[in-house]
Amino acid sequence: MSAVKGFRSSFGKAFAKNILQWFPGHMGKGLKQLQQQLVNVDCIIEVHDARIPFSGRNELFKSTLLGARPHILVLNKCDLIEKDMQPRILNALQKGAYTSDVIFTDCRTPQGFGVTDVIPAVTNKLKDVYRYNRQDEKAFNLLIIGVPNVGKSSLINVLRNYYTKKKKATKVGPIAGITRSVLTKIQVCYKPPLYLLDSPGILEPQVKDVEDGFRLALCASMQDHLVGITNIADYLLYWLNKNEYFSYVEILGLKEPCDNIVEVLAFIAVKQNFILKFKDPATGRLVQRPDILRGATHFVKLFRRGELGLFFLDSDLLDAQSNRL
Ligand SMILES: Nc1nc2c(ncn2[C@@H]2O[C@H](COP(=O)(O)OP(=O)(O)OP(=O)(O)O)[C@@H](O)[C@H]2O)c(=O)[nH]1
Repeated sequence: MSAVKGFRSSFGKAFAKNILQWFPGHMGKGLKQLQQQLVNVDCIIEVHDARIPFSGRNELFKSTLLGARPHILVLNKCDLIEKDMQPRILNALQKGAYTSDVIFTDCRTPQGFGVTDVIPAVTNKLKDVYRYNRQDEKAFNLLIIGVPNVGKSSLINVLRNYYTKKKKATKVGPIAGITRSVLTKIQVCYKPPLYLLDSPGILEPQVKDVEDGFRLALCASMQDHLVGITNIADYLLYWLNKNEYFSYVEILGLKEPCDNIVEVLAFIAVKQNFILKFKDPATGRLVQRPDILRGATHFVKLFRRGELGLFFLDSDLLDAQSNRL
């Protein structure tokens, strides 16, 4: 299928004011706490969503936390992108001289794909930086940072379970902002003694680019109601059409690609039997309408579960990396 003439070629200017500012109080407090913890931290593990490794990365981390300590970047949820994207992303990150210590993980599988590479990468860093050797009994603290909902707590749980056979230590949830404070230390390894510090997901006070904001929202790093689920669904539709990913047409049962979100959501609502029934106050008669909001939630959920396909949202940023990081 080829690009459809007349479809939108840009998105979101009207939303700029709403989406560019979301910095709840606990995030400001969290960042301060993280800075205070820094003296006790030996290595920082930054976790980000593999679907958006460039957009939505918190630049404040760079100026306030990173650089002061050895740093590893974990790109989690790699089950939601095509595997052959991994070397291309790695290459772009290395070109941008951001970091060469990048590990792709999937914390949803029982053993956690890539997760067993995290601690060896950390211990290598510790060896380089602190001249640590295995005979030492010194304990190390690893701080986990990232924007909300990227899988920080999931990574901690999988690591802890793998190395210590202990069950879940920290809360996991599909909604951004589950972790509210820097938690007490969680031991993930006995030899060497390694402790993880979980932290609340922290966004920049202002997302500079409106599409960065929508990509974060689409990946559930902002709470849906703050951006509006129909707006998020609209961005998804725009992005799929712009990149000529028309798998949604068959999956939803549409006749052809469509760039009108209300039409698509009404179609989904009718097909899924998401119908609002209410009495018309003027006539007293029962009226039925497709439930657009439920349609939007359904559409976005399909994307988030990878059921529309595996999509790398930052494909347009791969080549431009060195300028952004
Ligand atoms: N597909 C997929 N989902 C994941 C993966 N890791 C975590 N998740 C899901 O992502 C959601 C967020 O996970 P959390 O571990 O709570 O993320 P967090 O970064 O600690 O979230 P905050 O506390 O909000 O900052 C949950 O629904 C997890 O089940 C992964 O590797 N792949």
